[in-house]
Amino acid sequence: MMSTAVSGKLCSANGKSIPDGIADTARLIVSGIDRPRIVSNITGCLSQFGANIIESQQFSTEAHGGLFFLRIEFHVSCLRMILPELELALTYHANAYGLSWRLVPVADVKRMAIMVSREEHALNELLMRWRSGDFLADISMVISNHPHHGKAVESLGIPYHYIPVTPDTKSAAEDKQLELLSGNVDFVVLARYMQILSPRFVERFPYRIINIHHGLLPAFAGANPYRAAKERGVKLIGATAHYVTSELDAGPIIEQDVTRVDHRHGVAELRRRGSHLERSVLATAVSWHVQDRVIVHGNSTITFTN
Ligand SMILES: Nc1nc2c(c(=O)[nH]1)N[C@@H](CN(C=O)c1ccc(C(=O)N[C@@H](CCC(=O)O)C(=O)O)cc1)CN2
Repeated sequence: MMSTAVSGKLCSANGKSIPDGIADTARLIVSGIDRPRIVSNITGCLSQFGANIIESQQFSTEAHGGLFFLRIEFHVSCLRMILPELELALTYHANAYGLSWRLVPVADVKRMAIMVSREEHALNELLMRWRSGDFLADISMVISNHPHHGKAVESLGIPYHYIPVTPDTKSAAEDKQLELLSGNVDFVVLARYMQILSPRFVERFPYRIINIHHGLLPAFAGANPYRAAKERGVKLIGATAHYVTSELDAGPIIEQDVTRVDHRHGVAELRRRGSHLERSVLATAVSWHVQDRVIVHGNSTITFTN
């Protein structure tokens, strides 16, 4: 979503001011079969436009002939003016190497929707990080199957949509959710949203729905991982942020973290300790997604972290 200038300052749709210098910064994400001189060709192309490379990370799956992934963040004066020519030049170089690529102006601020159920800790973390400017993204809306987050969310100027969900009304509820989301957001974050999304819903946002699972996947998938962990007598609990697919809790993992527990801790204490992990793991995953640092590769991810 392109930013707009308000009294000379670049702002996002939510009215968040865009830091100076961002207007001429872009990210280039490239993938394909690894071949010699790919990097020099791509960076040579950028240098012809006077680009200054701020950050560059690459990964090859093999020493030779495997798959290649590259993320370059760069600054170039008058980016918007030279963009069409730059895209033409990149198309030429990419085609010569059979590469896939996408160019993302950083000022094209991504629009996120947050979906939440009863638990508020993950939602609050995202709202706090957004307010503090940690996320250069817009929160276009919050959708919940519970009414009680509305006042806090709307006090921040963010629309709140309460859409109850029961087993009998699930499909109709998803119709309403998709009507609100389609064309209005770039990605969706499930901040402890406790309803399984239908394949129809997931297909609308391929690898653009991020869920925080309150367990260390692949262990303890499903709705009650802390109870299952307690019954198993684990010594570590964790949280997992992953892209959502139609198969429950089986999508590409973006980030995980763990903490130690022992026999003294009941399910309530596991939940309390786990909630701190959920907040930080989800925020990290959202931040990396917003910065185009996550590339899905099969059923895993390549994360070019900062
Ligand atoms: N298609 C997907 N939808 C969702 C995923 C996913 O990976 N794929 N993750 C869940 C989040 N989650 C665990 O992290 C989870 C949430 C809810 C359930 C569940 O069994 N829900 C029941 C209803 C429970 C209730 O009403 O309280 C259900 O939907 O029938 C399991 C796992 C979010 N969605």
